[in-house]
Amino acid sequence: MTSVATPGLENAPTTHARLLAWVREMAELTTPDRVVWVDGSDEEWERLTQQLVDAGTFRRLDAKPNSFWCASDPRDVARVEDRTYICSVDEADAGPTNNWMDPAEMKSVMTELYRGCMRGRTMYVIPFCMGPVEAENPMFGVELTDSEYVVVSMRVMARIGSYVLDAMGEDRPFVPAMHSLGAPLDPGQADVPWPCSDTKYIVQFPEERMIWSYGSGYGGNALLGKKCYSLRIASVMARDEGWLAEHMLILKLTSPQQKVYYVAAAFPSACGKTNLAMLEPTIPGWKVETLGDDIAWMRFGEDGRLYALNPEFGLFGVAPGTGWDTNPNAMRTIEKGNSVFTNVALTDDGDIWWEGMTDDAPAHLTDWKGRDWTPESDEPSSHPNSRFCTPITQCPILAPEYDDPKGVPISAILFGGRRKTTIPLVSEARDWNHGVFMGATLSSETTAAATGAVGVVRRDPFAMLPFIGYNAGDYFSHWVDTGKQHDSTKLPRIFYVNWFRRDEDGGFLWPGFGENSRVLKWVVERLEGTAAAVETPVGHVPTVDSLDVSGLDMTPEQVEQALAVKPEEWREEVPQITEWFEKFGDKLPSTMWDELEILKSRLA
Ligand SMILES: O=C(O)CSc1cccnc1C(=O)O
Ligand SMILES: [Mn+2]
Repeated sequence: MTSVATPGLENAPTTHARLLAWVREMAELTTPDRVVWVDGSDEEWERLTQQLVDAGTFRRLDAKPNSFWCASDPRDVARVEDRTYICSVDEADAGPTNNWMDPAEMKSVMTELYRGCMRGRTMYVIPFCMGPVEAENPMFGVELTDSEYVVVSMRVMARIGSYVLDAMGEDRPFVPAMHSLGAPLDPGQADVPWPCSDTKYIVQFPEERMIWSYGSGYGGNALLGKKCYSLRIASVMARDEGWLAEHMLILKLTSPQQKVYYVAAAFPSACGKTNLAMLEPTIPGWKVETLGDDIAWMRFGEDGRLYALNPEFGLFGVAPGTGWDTNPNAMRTIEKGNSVFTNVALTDDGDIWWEGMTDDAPAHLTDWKGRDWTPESDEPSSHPNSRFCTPITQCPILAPEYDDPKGVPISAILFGGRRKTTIPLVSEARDWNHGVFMGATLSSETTAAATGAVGVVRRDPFAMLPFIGYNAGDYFSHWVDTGKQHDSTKLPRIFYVNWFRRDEDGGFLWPGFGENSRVLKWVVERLEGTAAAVETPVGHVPTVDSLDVSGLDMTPEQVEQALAVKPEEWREEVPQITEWFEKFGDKLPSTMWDELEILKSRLA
């Protein structure tokens, strides 16, 4: 028990009994010097960002208004998948793709880590809502954290503060999300710019809808509304309540005939979701608008269609590779300022830069480690997982309906991976179950968005491997059951895309970026029944003539190569899929084995 009342615990700006009890319990455990109730105001942002500047964590940018350069500790630069746990009551409910520990044991371990861990720091109470507060059932959360970086980043990424706390009233349910950097300060001890701990735990307790995080201040480990809540906890809620919480972008596509379609797409981390969500079509008359670049919550409406909304309020995109030629709308978004840039390079005139932003690098930079950098330097100026954190409302092509609590009706779902071979540029699923098979077998070459080797092909089902809050076999069943329980004529059609196929010289077969609008056009024409396709063992694939490559410097042979379905390559894929499915034992829905048999028979 604290000997004296901790400042901020008394006279709290809420009468929500469960919230007050939880805050008191965690404050008594972690013993912060004070408790501050985050109100989300501009004044608070000014105060905390200045505090971060004074601490040497932030550098105020001269070239972007109200924006900051930030460098993390090199030991804390990405999601830590090997330290991420799903602590379900039964280990089987975590499944073979999640780390598990008995929840009581995990709580015992983490309680000792939390004990006194906020000494010398401030506990911030962040009321937040994933999705509009005006929703019929607002998805509230409260994050407790001792990181000012988390507070200012959550203000960008989610709806936070007093108006959320007011909407929570006295008893609205909320997801408790506990976070600490794990770096207590003794009296007089100097702080460091990026406090964190070598001991990290990112833990979800699914039955309790609760999150405990310790030791990391970075991204998805610490901004608990994002991956921990909106995917790992929400996917469990969705299983139980009959909806879908997915790692998907949401875009609005308008044809030259002014027909509007909404498309959701699941690509693994750092495989181009943000770029597709903000696409600038290269084909005349087509228009893309953005609703979200990372997470989609999808519920069935009265009309039997699947409605998606983006629970986030900001963009936390991969910086390297985002540039004026690859994603001009992202650049226009961040140019407006109000952003935090983490682990990117600093220019001599107080701006930021990263690899791929412009064709030519500046002659001199300060790299993400604070060292002098020139184009001759051996290492990149920015960390491969460096991030921009920027308000989605600044996106120049934000769809007006981005925050409609009802969501938008999804006509097509795209699954996509990063594969040099085998997977054609685009293929359409024969039906829902075949589409689920595409999602369940999605594979991709790993990227820097998580620790570990880069470039290794791994199965990343529905691009959700690190984010499924329960047994992945049950998750596949949830998708199959969703198809059974709804009118197939109202379900989204499912497609599989691969922008990254290479030719025998290692060159990309497809130009990608804005040219991906041509694939979206084919998808729409398939929805409208006007685009030709050839039936292949892996679904409907465009005929060479049905893909609009007008104006592209591609020969018909190159288009054929990009679309090719090579049975010999797929015969190599079958044992890998078999091995992948065997991981799930009797949890795998038999439908998946049926679809594999169909593939094998069609390859015969
Ligand atoms: O959270 C991080 O540390 C980077 S990972 C990330 C961030 C934003 C959106 N998606 C991801 C991801 O890994 O999918
Ligand atoms: Mn993501």
